[in-house]
Amino acid sequence: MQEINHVAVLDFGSQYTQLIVRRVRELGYFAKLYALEDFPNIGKPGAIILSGGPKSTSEPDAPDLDFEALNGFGVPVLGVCYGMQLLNIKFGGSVKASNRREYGPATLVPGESSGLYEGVSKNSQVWMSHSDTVENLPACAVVIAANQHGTPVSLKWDERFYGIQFHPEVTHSHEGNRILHNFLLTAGELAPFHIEDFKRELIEGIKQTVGSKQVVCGVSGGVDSTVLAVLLHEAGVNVRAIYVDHGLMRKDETAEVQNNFHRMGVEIETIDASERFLGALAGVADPETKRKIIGELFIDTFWDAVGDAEMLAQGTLYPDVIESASNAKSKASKIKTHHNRVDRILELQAQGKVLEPLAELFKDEVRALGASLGIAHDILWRHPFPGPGLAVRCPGDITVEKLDIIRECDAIFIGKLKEHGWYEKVWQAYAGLIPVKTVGVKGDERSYEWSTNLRAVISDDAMTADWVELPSQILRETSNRILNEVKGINRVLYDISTKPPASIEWE
Ligand SMILES: Nc1ncnc2c1ncn2[C@@H]1O[C@H](COP(=O)(O)OP(=O)(O)OP(=O)(O)O)[C@@H](O)[C@H]1O
Repeated sequence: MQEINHVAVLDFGSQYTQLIVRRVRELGYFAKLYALEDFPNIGKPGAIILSGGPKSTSEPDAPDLDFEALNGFGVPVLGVCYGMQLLNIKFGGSVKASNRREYGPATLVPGESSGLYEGVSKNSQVWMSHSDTVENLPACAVVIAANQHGTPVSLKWDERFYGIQFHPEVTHSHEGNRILHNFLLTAGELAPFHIEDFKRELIEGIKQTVGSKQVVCGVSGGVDSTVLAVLLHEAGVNVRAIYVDHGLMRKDETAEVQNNFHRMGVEIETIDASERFLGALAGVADPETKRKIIGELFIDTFWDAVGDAEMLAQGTLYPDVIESASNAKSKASKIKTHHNRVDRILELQAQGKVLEPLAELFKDEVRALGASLGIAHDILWRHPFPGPGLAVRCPGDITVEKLDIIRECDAIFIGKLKEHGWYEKVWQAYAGLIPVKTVGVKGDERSYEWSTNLRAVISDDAMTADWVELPSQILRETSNRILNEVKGINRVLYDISTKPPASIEWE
């Protein structure tokens, strides 16, 4: 889509490469990430950015690219970190290898106040993460910025080729966006990125691919699958949206999911498989075994309901595609979750029957698309909820009694967060069960009951997380209500563990 005059980002393996794409899109231009193996098949870009990477240019297997082909595009090129070092070599300079890594903040001192550094302040913070540095500069190179020690951190080799040693894409580079924007302004007209245009093109594409075929998709009530189902509906597709109730949903969740879709004009098929799931889980305490049972039953239940699908739609997002493409450049690896990783999907994929319309979007863009499809704010900003549902919040064996307790505690906690305006300030929050009985007093009687753990974390990507310092008022009101209203609980604990070492969920 839109592979003309877009911004092509070439991936040299940096952990920040995806962020470059995001930043460019935030600046309003269409950017796309390419694996080096695909070069020079990158459409007709209007500008090219070479990302950073973990290797040293001096290593024998250091990633390289065909400079003539790069030059042949005739468009501005920005080399970031490794990209800058590689360009310096291509222009006849050299790079000094070092085994000491410079990691962290540095001060940017722009040498010229025009071009890349137009409007950038004199001493702004930039973020470094590299070991090699440029050594000899070719005669054509001009140093356009240095760090606080006078070491060159930005070069210009001619009117089209720029390099920066720091990472403008991370927020720790305070004026990184401006620098990227200035670079993009040196290009001719670039393809814009507007979610409305994107939506129109997506709908057009879906119509053409699907025609009159029936498309099946699984909906969980989460952001991705909801946007997917509503998008298909908006494209006029004959869509079957299947929702599996495994009995491990939160309080009133199934009814809410059904109502939400109903309001949006999409009828979903609910498969009530709770007895099947809870039966299979009865007496099982080992976390891995529980997950396995749920995963396998989900596949069976879902595919039994699907029958002979003409087409299957999945809510795969851009980060999933990039992640799997860099792990292994195979189509099969694009598949999102363990419960989707089944032979049926591989077969359908080989036959071109798998549709992944969101595969070029980041999460925040999916939300913007969802908003432009008229999906309610609450749904788009719902906290992530794990596939195995409450099972991972109920250590040990699962019973209906325990699940009901979790549901009540969770509903009270989430309600309090919403009431105090904290729900959207946290990434994920929930109440779980600690199935250990302790002594207490309720009324005039001794109680011997379980505890509930409240958890609220912030995170960017779920890989790491920090617990949230919630106002004590919220914790107090939550605790009071739980202790007064939930039978079976006489103790409320707040989980103050970071990830790592703890995980967000308890199992
Ligand atoms: N209970 C369910 N019923 C039907 N389909 C489901 C269910 N749970 C998950 N799925 C399907 O599996 C996909 C991946 O599930 P996962 O739990 O990883 O959620 P996700 O990637 O966060 O997506 P979403 O935001 O849609 O929940 C979902 O997008 C959906 O298509």
